Amino acid sequence: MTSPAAAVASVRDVSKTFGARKALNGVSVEVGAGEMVALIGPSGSGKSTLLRSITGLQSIDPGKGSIAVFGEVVQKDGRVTGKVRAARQKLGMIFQQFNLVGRLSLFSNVMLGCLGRIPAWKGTLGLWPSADKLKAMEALHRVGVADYAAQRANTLSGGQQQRGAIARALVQGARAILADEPVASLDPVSARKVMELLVELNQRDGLGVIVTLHQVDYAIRYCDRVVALQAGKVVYDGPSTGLDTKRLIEIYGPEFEDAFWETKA
Ligand SMILES: Nc1ncnc2c1ncn2[C@@H]1O[C@H](COP(=O)(O)OP(=O)(O)OP(=O)(O)O)[C@@H](O)[C@H]1O
Repeated sequence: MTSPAAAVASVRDVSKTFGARKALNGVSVEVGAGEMVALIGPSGSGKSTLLRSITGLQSIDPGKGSIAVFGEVVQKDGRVTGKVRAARQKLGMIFQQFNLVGRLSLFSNVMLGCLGRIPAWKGTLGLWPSADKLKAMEALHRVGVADYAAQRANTLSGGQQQRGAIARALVQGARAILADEPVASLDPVSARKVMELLVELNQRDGLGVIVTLHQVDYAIRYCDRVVALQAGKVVYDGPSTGLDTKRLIEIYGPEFEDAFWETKA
């Protein structure tokens, strides 16, 4: 049994090397249950690698590093442990490219969130329990896209697809959402709606949220805490209010100001 108050993720001294490149270099971060944390940093700084390591989609380097999810060790000594499957059930993953099955309806995509709970053959035949179907429609209402339930996913806008992906995480029963660039492919209005939805799930439902963002202004506006990576190391971990221009230039380099104002345009 895991304690309900256990941290979403406890990352301890984790490194990850690809060839000669250290994507993560001694990273330690703890994200508490119910926290909403933005992961920022320049391109290639290790943000996606950190998220993928937390979900066990990628093994970390052997050594003293370890990762626990809701109190269960999912990575240790360079190996993904047997606890990872149960841990993944508690983590809803959201990706930049939405990861919905394009030829299926939005409703069917959301139902896929139940697959961990019923036998795969039942899912393949669409034999979903009525309670789960109800849950899926509730989730679609909750994220504001119930009117599109019957529409094929690949005919929906990016914002509608991303909200569908969040509904799928809700149906899965996720206790935290790990979102990798969830708004990078969206227009500004859809991006704001998705960020507001993540904030609502965090504040109203108490879901933990770890979100990687290229847009620093979104990180500051929507997240109380920011963790910044640079070349695989944590260079800032604190309140988003502490991110002044000087510190952001330290994180992103001198070209930061131009890039920042571009995203606000
Ligand atoms: N599977 C892989 N094989 C080889 N190198 C990899 C692999 N995955 C990541 N890397 C390298 O690890 C480093 C960190 O990559 P990562 O994708 O984590 O960065 P990021 O901060 O998420 O970047 P971006 O903001 O551009 O998405 C980069 O130098 C990248 O090229």
